[in-house]
Amino acid sequence: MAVFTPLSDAQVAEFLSRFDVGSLVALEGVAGGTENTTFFVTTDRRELVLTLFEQGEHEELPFFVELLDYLDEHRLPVPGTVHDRDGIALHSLADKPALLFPRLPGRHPLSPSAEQCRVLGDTLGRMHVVSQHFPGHRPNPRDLNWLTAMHHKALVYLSADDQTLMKDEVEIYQGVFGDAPELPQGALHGDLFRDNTLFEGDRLGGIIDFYNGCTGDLLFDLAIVINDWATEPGGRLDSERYDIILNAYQRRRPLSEAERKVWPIMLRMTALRYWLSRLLVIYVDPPAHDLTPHDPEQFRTILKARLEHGALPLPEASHA
Ligand SMILES: Nc1ncnc2c1ncn2[C@@H]1O[C@H](COP(=O)(O)OP(=O)(O)O)[C@@H](O)[C@H]1O
Ligand SMILES: N[C@@H](CCOP(=O)(O)O)C(=O)O
Repeated sequence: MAVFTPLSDAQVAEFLSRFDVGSLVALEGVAGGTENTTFFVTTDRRELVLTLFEQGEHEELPFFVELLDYLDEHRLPVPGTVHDRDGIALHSLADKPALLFPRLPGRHPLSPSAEQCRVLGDTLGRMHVVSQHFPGHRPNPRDLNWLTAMHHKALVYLSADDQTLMKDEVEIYQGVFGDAPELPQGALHGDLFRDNTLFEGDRLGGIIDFYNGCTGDLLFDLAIVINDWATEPGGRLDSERYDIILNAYQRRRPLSEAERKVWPIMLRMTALRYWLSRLLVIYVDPPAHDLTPHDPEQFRTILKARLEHGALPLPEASHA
């Protein structure tokens, strides 16, 4: 159960009265959240989602609002925020920052079909074409600077072999990315796992949970997607899903030579990013609430598989 801040019907009804969304009919806490408190809200006019922000840097919320609204205005399937009658999106409820969203249809695709992979690759490509022009700025909080600074904190919890693996990898990334020309930049989702998408059959209802959203290397986003969407249980790449996602993506945004060159290392770096962040959640900075943490081992396995087998060849770009 992940309703960290319970709300009464009366509180939500009063909150909704600032918006032009109708009157409260039903309120349901969402069990699946991990960081924030989420409610499904039914009014006599529409289905909504109410999010209370429990942690994180609240001063960064305007960036997320601007990013979601920008992508929504550019017809990407994301929940653009609902603004009140005065045009304000970000509010306070129960002393927590609060946002209201349209409720998007669908379920998380745990075993995505070929068509779901194609749609996701196409949508991410479209998003990155648009997001290169997004005017906001938020440095990637999980980039190589973060890896460099934070990996020292995890080493003590690792076996000697894993310490060597992690240290050697970070050193390799520093060498590669320190010398590489700047890669194409834009706004990223930053955590586009299957469970941050909603599909109704093969139709993408939407991409949610933009709270790792930031600006930086677009390739970082694509590598996160491949590691989650196109990995077999043992950590190796699933060649069918890999080709489908990358082909669909590149029909929208062909990768540059510089991106193609660093691609295998980017897959490794984003695998290590989750190995490390999950280790830190368990050993260094556990959340106050009692939720089962994500398994760091999953991403150590993915990293080892990328090291052992390399990346599969990148499909050539073919234009839409
Ligand atoms: N706009 C939305 N439309 C439909 N469902 C949503 C929406 N936003 C969140 N949800 C549901 O609420 C759950 C938790 O939301 P999420 O933003 O991922 O919270 P957390 O960051 O706490 O995990 C999601 O897994 C999804 O089921
Ligand atoms: N989806 C992530 C959790 C979000 O990453 P974080 O670095 O913001 O904690 C995961 O699967 O570990």
